[in-house]
Amino acid sequence: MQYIMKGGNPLVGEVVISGAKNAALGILAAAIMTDDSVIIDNLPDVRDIRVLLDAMKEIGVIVERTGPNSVKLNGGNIHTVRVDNAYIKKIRAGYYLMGALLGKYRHAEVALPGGCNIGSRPIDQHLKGFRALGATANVEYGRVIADVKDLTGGHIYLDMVSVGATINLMLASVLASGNTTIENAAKEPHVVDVANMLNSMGANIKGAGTDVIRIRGVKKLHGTEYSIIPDQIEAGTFMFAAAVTRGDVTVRNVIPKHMEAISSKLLEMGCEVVEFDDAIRVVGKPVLGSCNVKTLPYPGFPTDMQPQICVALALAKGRGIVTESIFENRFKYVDELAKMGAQIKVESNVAVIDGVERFTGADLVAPDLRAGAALVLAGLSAEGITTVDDIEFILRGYESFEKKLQGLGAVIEVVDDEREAQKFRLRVG
Ligand SMILES: CC(=O)N[C@H]1[C@@H](OP(=O)(O)OP(=O)(O)OC[C@H]2O[C@@H](n3ccc(=O)[nH]c3=O)[C@H](O)[C@@H]2O)O[C@H](CO)[C@@H](O)[C@@H]1O
Ligand SMILES: C=C(OP(=O)(O)O)C(=O)O
Repeated sequence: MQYIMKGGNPLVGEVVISGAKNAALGILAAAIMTDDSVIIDNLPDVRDIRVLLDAMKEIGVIVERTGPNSVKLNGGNIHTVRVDNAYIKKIRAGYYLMGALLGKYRHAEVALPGGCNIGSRPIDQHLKGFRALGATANVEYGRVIADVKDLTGGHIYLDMVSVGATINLMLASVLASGNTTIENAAKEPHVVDVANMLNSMGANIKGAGTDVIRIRGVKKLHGTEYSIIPDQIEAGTFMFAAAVTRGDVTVRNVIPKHMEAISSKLLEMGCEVVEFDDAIRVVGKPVLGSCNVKTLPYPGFPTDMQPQICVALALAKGRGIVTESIFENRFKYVDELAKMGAQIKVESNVAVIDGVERFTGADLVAPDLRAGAALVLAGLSAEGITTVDDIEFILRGYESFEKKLQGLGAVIEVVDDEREAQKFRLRVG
């Protein structure tokens, strides 16, 4: 499947942002830690979520769709703690089932995680944390096997700030006996959202959103109804779509505080950014200014927005330097952008970007989720027709992406083959 688009239209209008994928993945895992029913609202309808729900169904979780963006889960009939299917290996967040099942059943066997191919992505900090709670945690036959008789609170100092390890260790420790401290914890909004959701189930977690999280173990969790926060990265992607198409887009259902690092870079590049209670309006300018960026854990500039800002810098006046400090292999899309006329040199984890006046349409391939979305932004700002192939990556994390873009005036469609692509070309000229 590919997107085909005709660039050049400024995107104008309003777009409603979905629930946060990376919060939802942790929250779904949390939901099966009680035998009561749990209702999750504002759940994004994206592939990663469907894969996780399918894997949970396979182990006995009852999953009832109560609306397009809500689900009722019951983990009272889980019949196995082994999670290992071809799909779960493709996503990152299967690892949250390790923490959730270890906490609830004191044993978990979960396939090693996949996710975007953006670096080596070890999970040593997750395993180190499980061990600090008294568990054994080993990798055998491509699975993590974690086991414990007495899960007891412990003191965990993460060697590096890890979103996944922080959430996984919160999951594992809420049902441990005694107190757990996670130091050098990640502070991302989705960490806070998972903690809030667990607390609404009866957990006792304090300090989420700071770098020290304290958990007092409880005996049992109970049912809840919980609404997931808006997706910071989806919102940021649409804000940059406004900038690169010189458009005027209001993103609705956002938490402006979560967007500060992104908003401030757009301001630095000369865009107008207006904040409302739960919306942000971005007005692009005919000429974007350059800036330098370094990706950092929250509240720094998110690595998941790095490809999108690079597209904007590639169309800005002057030179911008982008340093990727989280993942070592997140510039794979640069060769694709070069096909559109971008001038970017990458050395190690630094991209030096000399802005050009315009892109021209080309046939591109998405190398991963956020890079794929960034290539779509590039196509929408380019002269002529662009195709972006392998959009399965993009569908992992963006709900109704082309429909939301169409709602802002973008000329973009999903096509399955060359015949359909040809029809599009004839129609739009
Ligand atoms: C499903 C999900 O939420 N994915 C997000 C999550 O990924 P993920 O949870 O995989 O990313 P981490 O925050 O754990 O990774 C941060 C850094 O720590 C390293 N590390 C991490 C764990 C570990 O045990 N050992 C280790 O060395 C990683 O290689 C990376 O260099 O956070 C990333 C950083 O914000 C985002 O880009 C991903 O979108
Ligand atoms: C990298 C991402 O996802 P994952 O960690 O699931 O690969 C992402 O959401 O941008």
